[in-house]
Amino acid sequence: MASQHPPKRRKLSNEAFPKLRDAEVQKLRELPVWEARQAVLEGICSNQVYVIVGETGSGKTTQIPKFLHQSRFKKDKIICTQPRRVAAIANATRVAKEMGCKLGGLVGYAVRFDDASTPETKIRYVTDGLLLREAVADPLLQQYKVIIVDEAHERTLDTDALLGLLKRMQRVRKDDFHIVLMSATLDAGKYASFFPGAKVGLVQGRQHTVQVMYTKQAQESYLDAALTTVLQIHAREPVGDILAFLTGQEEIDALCNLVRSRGLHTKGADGQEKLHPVAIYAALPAEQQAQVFETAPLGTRKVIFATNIAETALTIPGLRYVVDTGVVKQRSYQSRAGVDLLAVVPISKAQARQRSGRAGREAPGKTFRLYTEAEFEKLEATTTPEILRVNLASAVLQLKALGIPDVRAFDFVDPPPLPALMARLPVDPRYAKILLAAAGSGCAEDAAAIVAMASVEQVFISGRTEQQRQASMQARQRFRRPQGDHITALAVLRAFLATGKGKRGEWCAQNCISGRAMQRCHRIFDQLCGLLQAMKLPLERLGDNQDPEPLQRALTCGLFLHAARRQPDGTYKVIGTGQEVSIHPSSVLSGSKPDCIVFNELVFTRRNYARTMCSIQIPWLTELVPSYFTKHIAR
Ligand SMILES: Nc1ncnc2c1ncn2[C@@H]1O[C@H](COP(=O)(O)OP(=O)(O)OP(=O)(O)O)[C@@H](O)[C@H]1O
Repeated sequence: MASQHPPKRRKLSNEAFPKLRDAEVQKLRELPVWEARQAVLEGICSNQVYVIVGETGSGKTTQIPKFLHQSRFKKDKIICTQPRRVAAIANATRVAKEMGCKLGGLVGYAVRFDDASTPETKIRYVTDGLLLREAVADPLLQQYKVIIVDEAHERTLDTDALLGLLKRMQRVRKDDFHIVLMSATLDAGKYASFFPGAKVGLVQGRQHTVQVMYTKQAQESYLDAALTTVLQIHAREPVGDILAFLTGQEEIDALCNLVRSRGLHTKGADGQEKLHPVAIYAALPAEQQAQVFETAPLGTRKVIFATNIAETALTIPGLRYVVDTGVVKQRSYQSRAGVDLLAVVPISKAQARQRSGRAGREAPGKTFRLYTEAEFEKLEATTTPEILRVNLASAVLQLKALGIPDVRAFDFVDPPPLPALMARLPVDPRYAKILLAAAGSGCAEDAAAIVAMASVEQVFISGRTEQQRQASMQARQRFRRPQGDHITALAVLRAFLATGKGKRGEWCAQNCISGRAMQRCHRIFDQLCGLLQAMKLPLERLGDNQDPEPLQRALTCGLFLHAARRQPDGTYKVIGTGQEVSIHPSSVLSGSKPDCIVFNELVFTRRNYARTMCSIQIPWLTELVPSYFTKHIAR
């Protein structure tokens, strides 16, 4: 079973929020969910599983837990999941304010490494990942009378695992308890048929309109179009902040810097002088993410550049305009090529609606979709659940790491193809090959560390200010190993594990490393070591100062389809296919450009980038995989 890492209990302030003014209370009562209050309460109380579909901004997240607390469930604990930590924190803060109590008193939240709840907390907002881990330790979640899975449409691995556990709980728990699923964009029927006896309730209406605009023609560059649209909004539209959806950290930092450094001072409508850019993406620390909620400096208009992290569940006060590029960066597995691709893909209609839903929450708003209406009509209705999209082997590994021992017997809303779950080593075949080759040369434990590190995203946090970026670069430099990213990743995990348990949080902060990513990696590492031992393979590691060549060779055995040679112009060609690739700028090898590399994955952005790589020697290819390379190298 996965080891538990209870979140650090935060020092709570004794200050309660001041009670809302009458006018604010009146505003809350105008939310559509207030009119449906009685029906919602009856629906939840008279059904064990109740699915609520209601427009974005209708008041589901902030009001329904409160209604429950103020009616039959005063003495009971109500838990409400959010897809991301920023949403759990923001919604708990808002509800505590509405109820005039202190955060961590009656209303609290808990996300990994940050617990602002106490035994008195009756309404607790958490990430679905955190509740999942609680469910692993206490499969019946006995302490909660009402369990609300909010934004159930998101369908991450965590949500799907949680839904499966809740269904199991529904069969076993005999007391009076209730499961509620909520979303604005949910295929309600699907969930109602997944949970026996579930009923569906609708919350009609929305408080403020959101005018949706499309472009007349398809746009060549969504980045250029996003910047132009932001500037046009600033120049033409009345007061109100802007939220623009991009696909990743690089784009977001680039546009923030552009707006900041070029001093885009075009005098805006209503006399606002400057745009005040703010970034939000998953790799930013929580305090920096929270800056999106801060009021912009006087006389400026805030423009938030965000990934899909800001797509659901958030109310950002002051926001009136949404710029939707229509794209998202998504991981998907290309089974024919055997590679995981991180690619920019079109969003679904449900995502487009969620994005629009970030405007029109306190007043009417506008959404500028940077695609045509015909393009919108062609989008998929909903996003494919992560479990059907990603490399199944690594998904199984992650589920096992979350403490679900028999993934084959598990009940999923959308079951993944079963035959693919049969392998003894539930990792991508390439990684299985690396592990087996490493076991044969005394370094299986190191290979397990490398595979675990490859299963998590964004270990290094780059930060927003120049100073933070410098600190992050220096930290990377400290761990850098000349053989490449895998061996560097191994050095990071070794250093993390060598740090005492109580000091790991501090160590991560000092080294600009995501504690969350490292904890996840640690659990996967433990799982892999357990599996290797169960297969009676020797769990050995190289000495700290030993040449990592055995590992480089093991990596060659597993990643040989992704072996690439340097060309005279400094780009690389994949030996087997002739495909041209460049070294991703994030790689530790981007400066040194060795003769030959093997790499984990391809990332398609503006070029084909190889990511996560290791330098190797060309003769190893024919030595280790003769059947494949004798032909290709001779060619
Ligand atoms: N932090 C906040 N500041 C100001 N108003 C807020 C805040 N949070 C919520 N509100 C108000 O409460 C409304 C309801 O928000 P809530 O998150 O409960 O809606 P929802 O139905 O869950 O939306 P979604 O489906 O988009 O998550 C918002 O539209 C806004 O008017």
